[in-house]
Amino acid sequence: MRIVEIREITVPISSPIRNAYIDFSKMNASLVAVVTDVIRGGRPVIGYGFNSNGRYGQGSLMRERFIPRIMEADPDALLDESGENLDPHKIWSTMFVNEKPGGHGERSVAMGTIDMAVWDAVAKIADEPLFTLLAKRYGNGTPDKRVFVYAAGGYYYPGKDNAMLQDEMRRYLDLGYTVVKQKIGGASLDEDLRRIDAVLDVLQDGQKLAVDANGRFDLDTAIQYAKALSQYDLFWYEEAGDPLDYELQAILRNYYDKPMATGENLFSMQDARNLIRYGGMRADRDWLQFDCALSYGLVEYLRTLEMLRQHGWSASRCIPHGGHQMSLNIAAGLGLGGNESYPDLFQPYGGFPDGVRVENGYVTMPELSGIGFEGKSDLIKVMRELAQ
Ligand SMILES: O=C([O-])CC(=O)C(=O)O
Ligand SMILES: [Mg+2]
Repeated sequence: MRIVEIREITVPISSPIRNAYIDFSKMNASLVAVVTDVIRGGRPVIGYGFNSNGRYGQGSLMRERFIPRIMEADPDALLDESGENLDPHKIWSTMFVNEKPGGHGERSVAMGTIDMAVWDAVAKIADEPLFTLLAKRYGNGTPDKRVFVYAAGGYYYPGKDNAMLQDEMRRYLDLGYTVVKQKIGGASLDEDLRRIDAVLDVLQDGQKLAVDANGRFDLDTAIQYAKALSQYDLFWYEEAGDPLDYELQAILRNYYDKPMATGENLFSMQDARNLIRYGGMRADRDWLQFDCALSYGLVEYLRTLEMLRQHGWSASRCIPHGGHQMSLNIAAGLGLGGNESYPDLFQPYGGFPDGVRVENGYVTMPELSGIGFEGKSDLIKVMRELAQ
């Protein structure tokens, strides 16, 4: 077997929202199709992938470097021992040829997107859901088909008042979520506290709020917020300071003894390791949000999970950023603590296969071949427009 072609296109995922750092009015993403010559059900097997929100599409890097490296390689050098399926690790190494270490800027997004499509193809060729394949290859053999998910939203939006924020959160709770997330740091502390109080007012027993500052705060502001947020019982206080400021994160623990979360803007195992080494994160309560779609894909994420294990961290402390089905499969297959979800945003790329409902904060994975994109009709439609 071989890869016949890799296609990519830049697609809009824009919306008029903003967090404390960026607005999403020009946000886009790369959609990728890895076309193989394997036939299943009368059709060629095609793996699909896309990058999650927050970084832009990476078509030029893919076209200039990563796709040619794969297509110029000996096809047999990209296969596993059976010779009947692709080996994502070999494809990863082929993409990374002549790339220096460090500086994991945008190429990690380009590679992560292609890697997602490769894993989708691998599981489809194996004719099983990716989460069962992962549990067998890298996990304890048995996936946990129930995955915790939380609803991320609560953005700043022109004209949005607290009543609208409450309506948004009520909608998420009505959908079956038990944890909702809102943005902070894009307004004054006083106003943010009023926004938090407004959301806490609509939560019932057993439901929780997480807040996300998107890396906006300097140390003093992060501490000010930490002190003010300590009065609440939040699910987490996310990305207080710059994602690469490990010392800020480490100092912050002295002012906030409740759960914190960060990691969505760390794009390599080495950066994740620096957070674990120097960021003062606490394995008994904090959460790690590394997102494989932005950070060299699952091949690299497996290295990150191994690094965490060596440092005494359980995979169950990971709840990835991004709201995509790739991380949902990893969560089910490898025992992560759950996955993000954006009920209102970034469609059709985010979300779950049609018919999957959130019940008491959990979804149950359907038995779909590959990552499961074929089960989400609006998503597979745009994917098939790229290649079918
Ligand atoms: O607003 C964003 O950039 C997305 C984000 O931080 C999150 O989902 O945690
Ligand atoms: Mg975030």
